[in-house]
Amino acid sequence: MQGLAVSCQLPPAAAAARWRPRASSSNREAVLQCWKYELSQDHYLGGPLRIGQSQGSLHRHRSTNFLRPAAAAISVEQDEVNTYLPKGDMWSVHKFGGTCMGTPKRIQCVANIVLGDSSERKLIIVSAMSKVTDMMYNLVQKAQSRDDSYAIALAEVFEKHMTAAKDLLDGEDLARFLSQLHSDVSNLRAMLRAIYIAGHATESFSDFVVGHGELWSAQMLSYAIKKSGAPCSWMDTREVLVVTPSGCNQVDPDYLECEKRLQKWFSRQPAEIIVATGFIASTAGNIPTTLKRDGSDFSAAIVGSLVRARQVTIWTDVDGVFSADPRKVSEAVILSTLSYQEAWEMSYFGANVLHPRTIIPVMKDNIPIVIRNMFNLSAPGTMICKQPANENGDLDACVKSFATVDNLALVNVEGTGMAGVPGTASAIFSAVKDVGANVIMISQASSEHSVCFAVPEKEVAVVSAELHDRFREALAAGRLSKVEVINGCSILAAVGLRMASTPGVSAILFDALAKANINVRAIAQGCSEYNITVVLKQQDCVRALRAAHSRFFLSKTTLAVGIIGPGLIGGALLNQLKNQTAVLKENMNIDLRVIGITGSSTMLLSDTGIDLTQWKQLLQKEAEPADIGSFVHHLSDNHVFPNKVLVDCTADTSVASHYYDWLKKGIHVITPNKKANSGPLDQYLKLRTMQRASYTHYFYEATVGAGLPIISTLRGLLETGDKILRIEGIFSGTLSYIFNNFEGTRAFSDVVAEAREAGYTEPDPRDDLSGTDVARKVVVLARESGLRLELSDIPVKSLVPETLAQSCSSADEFMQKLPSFDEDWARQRSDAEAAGEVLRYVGALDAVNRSGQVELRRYRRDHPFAQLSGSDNIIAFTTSRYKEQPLIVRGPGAGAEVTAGGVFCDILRLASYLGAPS
Ligand SMILES: NC(=O)C1=CN([C@@H]2O[C@H](COP(=O)(O)OP(=O)(O)OC[C@H]3O[C@@H](n4cnc5c(N)ncnc54)[C@H](O)[C@@H]3O)[C@@H](O)[C@H]2O)C=CC1
Ligand SMILES: N[C@@H](CC=O)C(=O)O
Ligand code: NA
Repeated sequence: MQGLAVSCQLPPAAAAARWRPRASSSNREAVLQCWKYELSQDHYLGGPLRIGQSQGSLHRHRSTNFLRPAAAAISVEQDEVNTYLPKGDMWSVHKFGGTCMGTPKRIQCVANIVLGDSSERKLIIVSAMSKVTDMMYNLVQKAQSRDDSYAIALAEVFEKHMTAAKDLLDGEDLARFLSQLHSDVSNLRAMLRAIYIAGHATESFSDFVVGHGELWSAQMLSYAIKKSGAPCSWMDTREVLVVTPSGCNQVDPDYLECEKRLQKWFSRQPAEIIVATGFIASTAGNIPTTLKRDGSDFSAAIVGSLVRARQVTIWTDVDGVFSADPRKVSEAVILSTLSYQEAWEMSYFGANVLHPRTIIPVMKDNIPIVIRNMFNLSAPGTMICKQPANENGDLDACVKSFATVDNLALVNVEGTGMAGVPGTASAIFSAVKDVGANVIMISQASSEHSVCFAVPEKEVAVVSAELHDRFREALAAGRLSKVEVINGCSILAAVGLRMASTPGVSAILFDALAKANINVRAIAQGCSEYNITVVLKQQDCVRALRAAHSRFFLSKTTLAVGIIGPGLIGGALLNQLKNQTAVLKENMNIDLRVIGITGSSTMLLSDTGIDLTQWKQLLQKEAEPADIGSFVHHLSDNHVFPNKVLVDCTADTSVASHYYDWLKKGIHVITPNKKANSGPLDQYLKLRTMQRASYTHYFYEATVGAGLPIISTLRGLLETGDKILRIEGIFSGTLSYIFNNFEGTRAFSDVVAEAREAGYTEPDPRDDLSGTDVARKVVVLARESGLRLELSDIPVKSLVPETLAQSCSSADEFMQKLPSFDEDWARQRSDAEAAGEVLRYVGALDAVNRSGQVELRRYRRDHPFAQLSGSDNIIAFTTSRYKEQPLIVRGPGAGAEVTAGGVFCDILRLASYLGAPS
């Protein structure tokens, strides 16, 4: 190492230190005070631990446990420290928690991660192996409650570490470790025996015992690293980290002293990789202590600050910090960056981030902390740093995360006598302070007529009683009208540094809550603007969290889709969605989630999205009895997704009758089902009015010409001011197919069966052959063109006698009876052929005369309608602009794929109306 001029060769006497148990008048303490621990300098090389009485002084080697020479004994000046400490960008600090150190295999993985870091110098902070800290506390607990089984528990601790070491290490290193372990355990046995006799353990005794978990894990890891040939030392951080208690179960590091001690330590052990114990430290008087909750993270941050590390990496078992509690919000995402302040705010709200005090040491030097998953090295983790770049510059990106706090009560102190009276707030809050309640948020309107604040629910009774008592006179005189308690409240907080000075963020939040029908009871936002806090009913809290989170984190074009009728068209649509959703998400930021599929007997529901690769199997295996009411509720009650659409792929009139209610609920509707648009006119008009009033979308392109752009073409003409004169064409794929293929080689009924087989017919082919399907299409187009026509206004020439259609109880029976008309059809066809003509079934809308008709006609062979093939539709729009030559749309107008494609287009049209990029 360069620049390591200072070396502290302390004489043995100076290297020794004294341990003075805290003075206590209790007998138990006195028993403990009579114990003295003396360890030789080479204790960790397997030397003896002697326990016996001496003159009250305790000499400990640096690497044993809690004692270090007093600060005064290390005569290193501050400037020397600065010269010596290898600071700069060469250090990286890693911290591995108990889970990472859980098994020998994991410890080996940790070693590999450390070895894989190319930083020049590495300081590794480790926790005890998982569960060991609890086992150690349990030892103390058992001993002080005079439970003999502490000895067995100690043996288990020994066994755990011995087994792990044998798995991980070999040769001399294993022997050294085991010898040390033996020695420590017999040391502990004596200590626990003392505690047992005293029936009490001081905090420092307890901390001394517990700290062994880290001592052992640090040694094991350092040996594991050394095994690969890398130079590695281990550090007992009690020699280096000096802290002072700061109340509330917290400690403050003494940085100056820490630096001095670290300097001293480096002078003796200039290794490039140092494995150090997390969690444990010493007081200025060299009493062993711990860094309390999340202590190892704190150790890493303090050490990171001491060596001015380039980065502190906290390794754990999650991919990083989530945007919300993933147990409550399945859509929660891992945040790539967080500012120190954001991490701070979030940890207050219980997010599993770092404890705020962990951030303080690194924050002052702008050292980034990265939280990474040891079990998923491909995850980049979350970086907590000064001011992360605004990744996409969106308003939405201003909010980094959402958090909730439950079990709160609001206290509302109200009265006209409060306004303009100085000291009211002070009187209220001093009452709260006097009963020791913790105020979680405060809000006061500027009219000053009321002050409300939230406290933990369990503290509210005493707060309320105190306030009633303090303000008895004001209440009696009417200056205060009430001191009201509202139980069952939660806080929802939105956290984000960039919310500050960004207009519109709170508007988005409150809009999301309003749309989820959530009542906000109180609001608070400090002028730092990092945090907007709203108080709501606890029962609404998760719903509110999901609604708010989805609004900020999901793509605006995330669509929750409910599919009704997974038959021919519905099934084809589901398969198309399956194949295309990933592409849409990737290329267009359109996130389609089918969260429900219902047929007539069963339905399948999911909160986040059905796996479309196996929707059929799931619908068979995991479905529940179909119920359209609960199906729709499932969609409307889902507040994760900002937009919802029901896609009706049935031919059912009763399903169509619900569109009105769905639109009213804010659910968009898309359908190839003609029933709503060709049903009773008054209902259709009501539906359109509701659709416009509710700002929802209702698309039905596939009702005419299947996937062909018929409705959209008509709309385009109308919306741009063209005037429709006539729409005429072959609107039935089934009938087109039949007459295109009925050429004298096959019977008429066989061709009908082929059309049915090809999926061109309606679920009931009588609808096609009766001409009703075409009549419905004419009505759809008429209404779209602004004509108020009923289905009954369209004269329809049926292709089969009505009596036949009516006399059959099923479509199959109808198909069986159909051959009886084959002869009649053969004659009609050959008559037309003899005249050089073909048969075609056409629909026509005369917009000028406000009438429509549907009939079988004969066309000369050179007529465009005679040129069709397959299931082709042809639709000719004659308009003011297209008067001489009509605008013609032609192509396959029936069949599963083209129809489903038309419905899919409507879904994407909806996404684009909702803001998807074009
Ligand atoms: N086949 C085609 O080429 C075209 C069809 N269409 C329309 O597409 C719609 C569907 O036609 P297909 O898929 O051929 O019919 P289909 O009979 O194959 O499928 C309809 C599905 O809806 C289900 N269903 C019926 N009533 C229901 C209810 N009340 N609740 C839930 N599910 C119900 C059925 O069980 C069936 O699974 C029809 O409205 C049709 O007019 C539109 C254009 C072209
Ligand atoms: N059965 C209909 C399907 C489309 O609406 C047809 O044949 O056109
Ligand atoms: Na169409």
